[in-house]
Amino acid sequence: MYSREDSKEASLFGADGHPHSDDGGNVKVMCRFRPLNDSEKGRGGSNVCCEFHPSKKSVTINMSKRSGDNFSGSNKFTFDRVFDTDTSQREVYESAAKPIIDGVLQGFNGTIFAYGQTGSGKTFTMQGPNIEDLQEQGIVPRMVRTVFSRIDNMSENVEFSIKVSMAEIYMEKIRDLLDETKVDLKVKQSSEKGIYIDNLTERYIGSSSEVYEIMNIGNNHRKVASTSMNDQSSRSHSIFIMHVNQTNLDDGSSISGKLYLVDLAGSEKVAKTNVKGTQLDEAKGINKSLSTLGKVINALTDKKQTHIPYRESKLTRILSESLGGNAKTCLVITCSPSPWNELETMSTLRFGTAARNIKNKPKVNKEYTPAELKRMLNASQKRVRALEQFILDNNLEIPSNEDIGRLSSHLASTNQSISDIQEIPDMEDDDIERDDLKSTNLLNFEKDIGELDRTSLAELEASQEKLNELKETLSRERERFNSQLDKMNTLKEDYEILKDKFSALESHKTKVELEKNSLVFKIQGCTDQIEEKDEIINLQEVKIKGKSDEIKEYKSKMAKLMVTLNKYESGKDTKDEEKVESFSEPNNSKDSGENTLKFKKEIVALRHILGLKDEILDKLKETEDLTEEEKDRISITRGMLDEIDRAAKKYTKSGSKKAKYKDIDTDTLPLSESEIEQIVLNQKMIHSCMDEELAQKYRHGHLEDSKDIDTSKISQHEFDEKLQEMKDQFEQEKEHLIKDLGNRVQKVCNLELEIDLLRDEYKRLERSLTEEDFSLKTQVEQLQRQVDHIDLMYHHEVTNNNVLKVDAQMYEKKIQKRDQRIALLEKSYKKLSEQTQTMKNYLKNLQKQMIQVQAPKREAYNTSGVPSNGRLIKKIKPGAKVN
Ligand SMILES: Nc1ncnc2c1ncn2[C@@H]1O[C@H](COP(=O)(O)OP(=O)(O)OP(=O)(O)O)[C@@H](O)[C@H]1O
Repeated sequence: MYSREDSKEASLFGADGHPHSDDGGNVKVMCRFRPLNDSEKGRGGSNVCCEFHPSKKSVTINMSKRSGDNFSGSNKFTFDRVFDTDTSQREVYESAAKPIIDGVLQGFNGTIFAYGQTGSGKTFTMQGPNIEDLQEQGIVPRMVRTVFSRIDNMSENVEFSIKVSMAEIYMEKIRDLLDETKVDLKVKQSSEKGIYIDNLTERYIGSSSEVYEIMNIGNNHRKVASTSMNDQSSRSHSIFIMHVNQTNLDDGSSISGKLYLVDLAGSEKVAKTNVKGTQLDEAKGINKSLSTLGKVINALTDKKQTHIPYRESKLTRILSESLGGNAKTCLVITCSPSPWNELETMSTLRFGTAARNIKNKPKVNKEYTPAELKRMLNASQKRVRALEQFILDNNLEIPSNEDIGRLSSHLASTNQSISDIQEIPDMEDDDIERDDLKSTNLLNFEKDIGELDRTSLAELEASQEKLNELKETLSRERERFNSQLDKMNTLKEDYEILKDKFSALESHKTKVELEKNSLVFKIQGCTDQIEEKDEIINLQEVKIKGKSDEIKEYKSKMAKLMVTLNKYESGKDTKDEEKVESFSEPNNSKDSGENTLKFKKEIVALRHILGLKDEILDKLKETEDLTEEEKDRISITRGMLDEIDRAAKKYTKSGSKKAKYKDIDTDTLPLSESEIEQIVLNQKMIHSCMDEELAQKYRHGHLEDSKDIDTSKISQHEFDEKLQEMKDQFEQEKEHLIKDLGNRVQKVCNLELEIDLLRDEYKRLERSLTEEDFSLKTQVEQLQRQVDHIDLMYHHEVTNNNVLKVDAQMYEKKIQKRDQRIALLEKSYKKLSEQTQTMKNYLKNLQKQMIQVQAPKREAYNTSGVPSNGRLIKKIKPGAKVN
């Protein structure tokens, strides 16, 4: 079910199993110069006639004089590529053959043929000196490797089938190099196969090594043929044919490419072969193909020429699709650099220059799938309905049944003509006219198919294009969806990373906050402690200050007291003596008055001292509690004072008179006269009260001892004793007071020492506290800065997070939309796939039916004894090992 696609370069299969396009172009011509061989070196040394240009596209031939004026024109030749003598096999393959092989794998027909004089390196270029040596391999084995490596890299939904053939044209007879029995094969043409060698052995191959084996077989047969002519050079044209068919298992469509690799016979002039007689005739015969080839090329490049003489030779007939047809073609012209061969080289280069002008229109060979055929049918039906409607709408004349009958019979006869063509077993050269007639019929038939079918075809193509577009859109959408998904995933990953960072920052922030709080708490505690200590110190200072003042006051009072005591000490002895004298001479009133005054002064002084002491004691009591002992002493002192008072009173009663006071210098007295009188008055009052009390006590007999203390009855001796006792007590008291004062001074000194220590400690504390405070402050500042920074980052992250969230929402919406779109596309794709599947099933049924129909024929064929030529289809799936 092959058909030629004539109107358009169809889409092609890519590595993914989907078709892709190609641009086509002119016949490419490349020129290769081999190195000088030994015989050439022997003749002309290392001289060469060629000069290569750095562009690698031009070569100039420097002709020697002996060549005459035959080639007087420009000797510079430009080709698609010029390979100098050092060019490697790989480079030649990459430039000359690879693009053609690529084209074949894309569904184009391709041809590479080598043209040049004998021994110029055609076989070397096409096959190489050793087809299995990776370095020395020529175009054919390299091409085979490329094809199989491409298959390995193809998508698994493409199934390959590759078959190869080898033929030789010698003396205008086609020989099968894979089957020696086939010696004169015919060239045929059909709408399905195009131009082909009928009954040529085709071997399905599954690996490079299988191809090498086949090539070796073919080459051996060729050599035999060559040697049979007693001529070591190749006198035949060798043709290696490879068919590559690819089926897309997904949609059932297929493309096929046919590759011709032709190693032409030597192009040297017959005269130069030095053959005579029969061999000369043979040589002329052999050369016929090449001369026809030249004619064809000239005709193709001459715009005035309408007839192309393809049919004049087997070679040109076989290569008709490659020259000016639908194939991609590359001609490799091989030359010798030796001046000895310069004429042949010039001839070859001119041949190449002419061939370079041939324009081909490469087309893809495509097999329609059942689905495509169904669409074609539907489109045709649609078109018919539309035309019918158009006729009805415009009141046009609908063709009558007779017209339709005529057309049908015409179509039937045309079909018959086509069948006739196909049934002709082979085509002889003398049948050209018949062939032309049938071709005309075929053309007529094609015309009769008419506009309707062409439109259907166009619609079919449009449908195919639409399907392809849909597929492309779907794959594009998938890619976009995947890229969006990738983007989304990347965003999600970024978001997760940021989230992690964010939570890490949060926890760090909490930690820092906690640390900060604990530090603040610590600082607060320290500050409180400092404040407390400050307060204590202030209190201490106030206390110390108060105490210092008290001490000062106390000291001054003590000093005063000491002065008074000294005074008292110094005046006491005199007073005692005076006292004794006054008691011993009671009648001496003047002395007695003086003594009384002195004594009064002493009493006043004592009272003053005692008053001071009380004051001091009171003061001391204010600052701290008095001990029991001190209290006792104070009470004793007070008792003594009372007794002194009482004694003074007794003394005053016994001898003193108010008038006598007038002689005393009152300014020197510690008390004024009025004060003394008041005191005396008070004493009197006290005394009278006491007397009254004692009298009462005596009257009631309650207190017998009270008789003893009756002042009127107290003896001088008792008084002295009492006084002495008082003095002793006073001395004791004084000593005790001095001692107490000493203790207190010691205490004050200790306190002062303690204050100094406290001050030192305070200073030290202050110093240590300042350092600690400073370090704490620095820490707090650092922490604060960190917290600020973290705050900033936190806000930044929050903003980022929000932006990301918005982005994510946007992308999610987009993805949802895409999902919906993809779902729709997938739905339509699924529908299409289902339709394809249905059509596949339909096709299978058709094939089954065909097999059933053809079975009797095949049986008849097998029983006729004709071998099957090993045409077993060996399907190759990419990556699958083929046995
Ligand atoms: N590029 C090259 N580098 C090295 N040697 C070469 C090169 N081309 C050809 N030769 C050598 O030149 C000799 C002739 O080459 P080859 O057989 O390929 O010529 P040919 O054109 O095929 O001849 P014929 O038309 O008789 O078949 C061989 O020995 C080959 O190894």
